[in-house]
Amino acid sequence: MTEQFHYKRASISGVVRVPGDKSISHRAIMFASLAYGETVIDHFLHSEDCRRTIEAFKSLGVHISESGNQVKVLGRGVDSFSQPVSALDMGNSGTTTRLMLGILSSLPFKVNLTGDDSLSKRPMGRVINPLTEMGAEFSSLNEENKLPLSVNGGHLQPITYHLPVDSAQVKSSILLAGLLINGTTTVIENNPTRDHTEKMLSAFGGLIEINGQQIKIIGKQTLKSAKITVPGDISSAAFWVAAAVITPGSHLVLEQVGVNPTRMGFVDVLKRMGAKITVTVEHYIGDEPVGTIEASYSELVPTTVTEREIPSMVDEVPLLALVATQSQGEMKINHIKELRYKETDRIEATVNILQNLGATVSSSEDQMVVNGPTDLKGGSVQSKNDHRMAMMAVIASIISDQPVTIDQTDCIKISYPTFFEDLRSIIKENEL
Ligand SMILES: O=C(O)C1=C[C@@H](OP(=O)(O)O)[C@@H](O)[C@H](O)C1
Ligand SMILES: C=C(OP(=O)(O)O)C(=O)O
Repeated sequence: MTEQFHYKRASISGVVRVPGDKSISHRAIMFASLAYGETVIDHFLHSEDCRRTIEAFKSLGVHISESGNQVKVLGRGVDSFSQPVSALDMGNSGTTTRLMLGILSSLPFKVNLTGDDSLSKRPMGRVINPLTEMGAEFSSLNEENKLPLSVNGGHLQPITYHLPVDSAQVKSSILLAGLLINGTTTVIENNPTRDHTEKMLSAFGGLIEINGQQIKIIGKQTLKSAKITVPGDISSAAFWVAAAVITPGSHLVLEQVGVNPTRMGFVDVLKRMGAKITVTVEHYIGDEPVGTIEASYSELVPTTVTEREIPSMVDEVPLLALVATQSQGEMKINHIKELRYKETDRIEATVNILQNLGATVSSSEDQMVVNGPTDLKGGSVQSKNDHRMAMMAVIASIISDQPVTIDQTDCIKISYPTFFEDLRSIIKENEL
């Protein structure tokens, strides 16, 4: 669907509780399926990506029921899994695919996986290589190391693996494979990536040893069912934080947001730019900190983003570029090559969108350079069917002079199906 947005002179105010975290929702289904007993998951994110994870485990024989935002999973351990009768459809979800490949590698049967056009272009070699080293067999029916592919698992050996890319999906894939086999598997990361797999394992009674950047998991642990309330998704909250910070007259309160330090890069960088943001940790759900974020309109200056920070804000970098169009001077955002392997090439898509709206933005292989401040004038932009690009463009429309036309806005349901409801609840059209 192509839609036009025009919020001239609007401001952002109110209170929002964003939907459940996508990364945590995926992992809750996975660990609940591997555990024994009934797990109840509240505030689950009912998005297209998380649906793929539910459907994949149903196809493996796990009983899963849903009622509103609550999901119940009746786990009977991995030995109860049966060979799916047809290919598992991974849709658009990189997280489902890469984490599932870790689990499927340990199972003694062959499984075929397919995905949509975008997912079929994304690199799977990053998990296929270590899982092959552990003993799994893969065959790609198409281009090498891309979907559609099949995995034939069983008889894995543990490995020690130094991650060649900063990726929580790769780390988690190897840890999940390691959990299901005999012996101790070790993953070493260069820069910290989101640690929801490690934290979720503890919630299900599992043990994991973390020593600096080295993570060790002992295989064949028996997991017990759990009661999980999924914290609000900081990557969804980030759209409203950005909107409040760049839109004059705005003040916003975001409640019950997951504020895990491995996800806080965007907020930390914005604060260094001068943004008025406060984060208050209120309680913990398992090992996950949850709290309130307040954000107000602010005068901004550029800052330097370090390589170590990028994994903690990897999905928010396009939004950061939008915010930088409103800061005083040149901002270089470096070390962002991973953005090229997401649902679309997010460096190229961000530059195209922001340039079309009138911003001064350029890019090279690993970098974006934004010169601000610029008044965005509006125009027609392409989301490339990438949910985060479409939502970034909607936020840009709030500060654009003229209407912004965005194509394929339906893709927003991949991670944030209630995005427009939440937008309507906080956007205040001011008197002309
Ligand atoms: O583990 C996860 O849940 C995710 C990890 C990140 O991907 P990478 O591991 O490829 O960085 C992120 O971009 C994705 O949205 C979710
Ligand atoms: C990159 C993303 O997700 P995935 O890798 O799971 O497709 C995202 O949600 O921005």
